[in-house]
Amino acid sequence: MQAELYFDEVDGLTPVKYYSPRNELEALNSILSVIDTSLSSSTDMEMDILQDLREATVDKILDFGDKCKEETKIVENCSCDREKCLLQWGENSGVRTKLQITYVERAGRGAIAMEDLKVGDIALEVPVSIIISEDLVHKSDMFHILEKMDGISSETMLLLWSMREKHSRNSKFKIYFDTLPEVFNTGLSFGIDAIMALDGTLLLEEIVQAKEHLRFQYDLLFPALCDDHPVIFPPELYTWEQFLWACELWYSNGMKIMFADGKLRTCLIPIAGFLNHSLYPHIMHYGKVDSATNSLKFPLSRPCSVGEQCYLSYGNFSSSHLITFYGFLPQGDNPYDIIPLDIDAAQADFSEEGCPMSSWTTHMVRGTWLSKNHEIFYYGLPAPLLDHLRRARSPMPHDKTLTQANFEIEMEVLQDLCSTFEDMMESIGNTELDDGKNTSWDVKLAEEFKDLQRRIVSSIITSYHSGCKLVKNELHKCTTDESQSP
Ligand SMILES: C[S@@+](CC[C@H](N)C(=O)[O-])C[C@H]1O[C@@H](n2cnc3c(N)ncnc32)[C@H](O)[C@@H]1O
Repeated sequence: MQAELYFDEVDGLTPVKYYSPRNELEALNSILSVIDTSLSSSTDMEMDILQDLREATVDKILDFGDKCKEETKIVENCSCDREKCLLQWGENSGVRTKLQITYVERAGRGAIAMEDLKVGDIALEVPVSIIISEDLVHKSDMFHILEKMDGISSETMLLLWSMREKHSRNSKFKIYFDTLPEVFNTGLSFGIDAIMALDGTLLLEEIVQAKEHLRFQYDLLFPALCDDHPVIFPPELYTWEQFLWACELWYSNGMKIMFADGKLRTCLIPIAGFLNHSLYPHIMHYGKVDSATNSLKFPLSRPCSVGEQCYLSYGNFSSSHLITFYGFLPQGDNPYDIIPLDIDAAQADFSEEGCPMSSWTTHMVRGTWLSKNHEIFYYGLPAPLLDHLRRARSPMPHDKTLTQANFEIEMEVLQDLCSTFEDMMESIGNTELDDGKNTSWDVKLAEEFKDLQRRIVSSIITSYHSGCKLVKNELHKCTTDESQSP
């Protein structure tokens, strides 16, 4: 939300298109739900108008979907026996689905629509009875030990529960655990080469810090728990490697769900866990248990044709977050890919008494291709950042008028930005991938991320060059006007 406001281009020159595909879909679905509510209490005449409005809104949603169709390549000849078994088990417990599970290129398993699905159709319904949540820990023999531990969260308890349950032959969830990957391949499992390849990017720090944090958590719990309760916490099931596997499971498959009692719980949801993420999702609203049916429903916010992969939105995540905790880079322009900029504001922000208000302010940039306004004074760059740099040069409010003084400030602001981003580009470096075939999954992902960073920084440098041209032209006009004036 903060980023959405930051990049909002209300400049009066170009109409704002939309901030993100997800927001656009969200807005159209909100309109649809207001229309549906109004339809239930409308007169005949109002009903005709509302029906027309409804059709127009659904058409807009269809148009949106047509523009962002993602081609899913199904991987043939892969056995989905375990997945089918899980589906059967789910259906016996009350699951209802219009999705089929197959292997898809680049993402492991995915969920494919078995029929044409419309806006509002329920693609999947999972009864609460097969959702894995903290209730299961409460009923288990480990709870009386864990509840006495100071500050341990429900999430950590569940993580420890799942580490043991995964190996239990009598588990109610055995069929579910059998479908989980042996390895998760998220950023948390990056090897040293991939970490080194990330040199010069913030993702390196993000992964290293996340891993250090987890190691710290592990060391707080082990080997103490195994030493004190070896039957309940068998040491061979509670190694660091298994702990990391469980963390990756919960980070990449856990969903936050609001239950009928109003409590938010992190859960594992069999079958729903096969849904992949997209920046153009079909399903966005799935976070609340329907108390009438005591089930979790996954309704469509845009249509999904038969044979098409049905996508979920995991949330408004940056690519660095998706790599660290999920292990993939989404396709398409991710509006949440932001590079933060810490700018020393000591000389820029002065209060009325002339004292610095704060010494640092965080600004951000993203690929300038996402911006609609590349005119003079905008350059495809975020307005708060430009205004901040202008204020550092002149405390007077910048009125964006075509004056020589303003153009001179613009040149300085642009040059400042250019040197920042040229330095950034240099530290990202220019490593080239070899043929790709011998490159491991993690180095490949690290290089793809670096490439994305390069594209963002390079778009800013390009915007700088075009910006400079615009300003120089205007300055030139000013000086020739002056020399021609009597
Ligand atoms: C909730 S699971 C989805 C099912 C998963 N594909 C599987 O086979 O178990 C989340 C994981 O799916 C993969 N994934 C999800 N969306 C993806 C996407 N758009 N592209 C590539 N991989 C994706 C990532 O490995 C992620 O950690």
